[in-house]
Amino acid sequence: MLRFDNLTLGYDRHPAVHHLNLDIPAGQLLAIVGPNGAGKSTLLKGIMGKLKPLQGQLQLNVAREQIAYLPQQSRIDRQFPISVTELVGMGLWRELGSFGRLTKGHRHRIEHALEAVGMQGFAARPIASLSGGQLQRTLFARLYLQNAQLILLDEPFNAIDSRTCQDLLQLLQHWHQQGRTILAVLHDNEQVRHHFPHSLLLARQLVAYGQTADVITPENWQRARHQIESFDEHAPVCHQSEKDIA
Ligand SMILES: Nc1ncnc2c1ncn2[C@@H]1O[C@H](COP(=O)(O)OP(=O)(O)OP(=O)(O)O)[C@@H](O)[C@H]1O
Repeated sequence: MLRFDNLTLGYDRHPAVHHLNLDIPAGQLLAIVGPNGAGKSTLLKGIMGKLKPLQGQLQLNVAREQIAYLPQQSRIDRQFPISVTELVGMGLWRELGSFGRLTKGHRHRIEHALEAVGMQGFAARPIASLSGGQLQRTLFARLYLQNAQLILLDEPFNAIDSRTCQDLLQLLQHWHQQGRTILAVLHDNEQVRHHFPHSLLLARQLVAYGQTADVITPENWQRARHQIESFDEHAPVCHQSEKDIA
């Protein structure tokens, strides 16, 4: 589904993550973990195509329209004057285009998606009036309608209560069983151990990838912290591959 070939991503010619070599097969439910500033969000932005590689290659075995992305909630403008229906309806953009009008059939599907995330009855509410958990459920309803094969989630369970978290985790399980590929940036190791079969531990470079039990270990976390501390924030892109370093 995804291949990173000596991939370096960054900002203003300074790498944020570098020398990633990895194949991620289709159908994985994969947690991306690592210390603050490890490059986790940067990697999702690279996969989304929002950032072009500074070096190396990122190969996607899925059409761009088949990728759904949920940014960190702090990146979403809650004051934007739209209703829950309009926000969830954005999940239908592939069918509607930019200026398409919602038909009765579309509204029915939006209602159904809202029901699936426990938000029935909220369709007419402005998004500014939602709690953090309600907004996150609404954003999951939008993902539901997007019906994407590759789903990228950046800290989807931050600052939401355990009930909401359990409900949304169940939805992820359901999507996983349908064969979709899901990559989620997470900070809660216990949650990762319980719900995510595979993990990728990142600290500007790859620390470990594989079965969660093998990846989330005290030794690997120690390596990750050490790698972050020794990373030079201002270094330019180095034209060296991981093979050269080894
Ligand atoms: N838009 C940007 N412009 C310049 N530098 C950026 C930008 N976004 C992120 N960075 C830098 O890239 C590095 C990796 O940041 P990133 O947000 O990818 O880390 P993260 O692992 O997601 O962190 P956290 O767990 O704190 O959310 C950091 O040093 C950060 O300051």
